[in-house]
Amino acid sequence: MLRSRTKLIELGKRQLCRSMCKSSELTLVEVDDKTGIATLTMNKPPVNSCNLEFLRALKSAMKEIESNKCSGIILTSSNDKVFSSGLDLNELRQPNPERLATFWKELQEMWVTLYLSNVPTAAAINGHALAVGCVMAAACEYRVMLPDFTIGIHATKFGYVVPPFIVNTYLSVLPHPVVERALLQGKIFSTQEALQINLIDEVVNSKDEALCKCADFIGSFEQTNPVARALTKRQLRAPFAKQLLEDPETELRESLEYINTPLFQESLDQYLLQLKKKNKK
Ligand SMILES: CCCC/C=C\CC(=O)SCCNC(=O)CCNC(=O)[C@H](O)C(C)(C)COP(=O)(O)OP(=O)(O)OC[C@H]1O[C@@H](n2cnc3c(N)ncnc32)[C@H](O)[C@@H]1OP(=O)(O)O
Repeated sequence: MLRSRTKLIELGKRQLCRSMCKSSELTLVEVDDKTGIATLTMNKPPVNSCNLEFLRALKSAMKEIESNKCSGIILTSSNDKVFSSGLDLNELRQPNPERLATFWKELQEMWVTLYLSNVPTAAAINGHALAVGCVMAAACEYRVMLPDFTIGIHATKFGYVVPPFIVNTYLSVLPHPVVERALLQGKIFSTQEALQINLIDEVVNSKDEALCKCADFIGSFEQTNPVARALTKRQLRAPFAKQLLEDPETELRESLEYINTPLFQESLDQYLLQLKKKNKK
């Protein structure tokens, strides 16, 4: 066991090379030649809401970055007001059963890819990060955020029962009583409030500063062995991902059943109406 682990570590050292990654329209990936850090920019106008295609693009961008042996991932947005508005609510409204199942599987896979990524992950939160937008940021190892934005998981406000893997993402970052209150209230935090509860690590004044802080964070692992780091991270995070890794079908079935209930569909209709009304004012 020890010998195979040592072998893996040596292999990891040798394989740490740098290369450019491809981008899709929905995601832009730039790799810094010197540091090997990949900046993954979410680019789905208008507000980076996650539909099936976007979840797929995010997952494959992350996998590609990992397979190119980059030294870390910085997740950010091309929109200077919105990091991500979470799941595309249109995917949940009166859904086509097949598409909904595919969509939900992509959500699960994107989450596992990010949460258990082998490389250091950091979120440069340069806009609002709501619901799954917040989940993506919280799944990273480090977060910095610009002032005057909001972040949180407000699913209970539009009738969604928060699934265990989402609860676990919060629990990786926040203490249990804080998670309980935040999720039950559907609390959305301001940047300052998020700093106070340690949902984010630092407040920064510009996107450039955010990217620099994230790069410094990733650079702080320069002296560690990437494979030892990755295996240790996996060990620490595995208990939170266990349920989803071992039995994704049950989570899928429960989510699909719930999304199709009249209770959730009615609640979602009302919420979408409010969202549209806000824009007509
Ligand atoms: C795993 C499940 C459990 C976890 C819980 C939930 C899963 C989710 O992620 S559900 C997603 C919940 N997200 C939201 O409720 C965000 C709602 N959006 C907003 O509050 C604002 O749009 C936001 C603050 C992000 C940005 O504000 P603005 O910059 O003012 O933009 P607009 O509000 O004008 O939005 C532009 C356009 O996009 C539509 N929109 C916004 N968010 C979504 C979304 N999540 N899904 C679908 N569509 C969205 C919005 O209605 C506008 O549309 P138009 O009026 O047609 O222009």
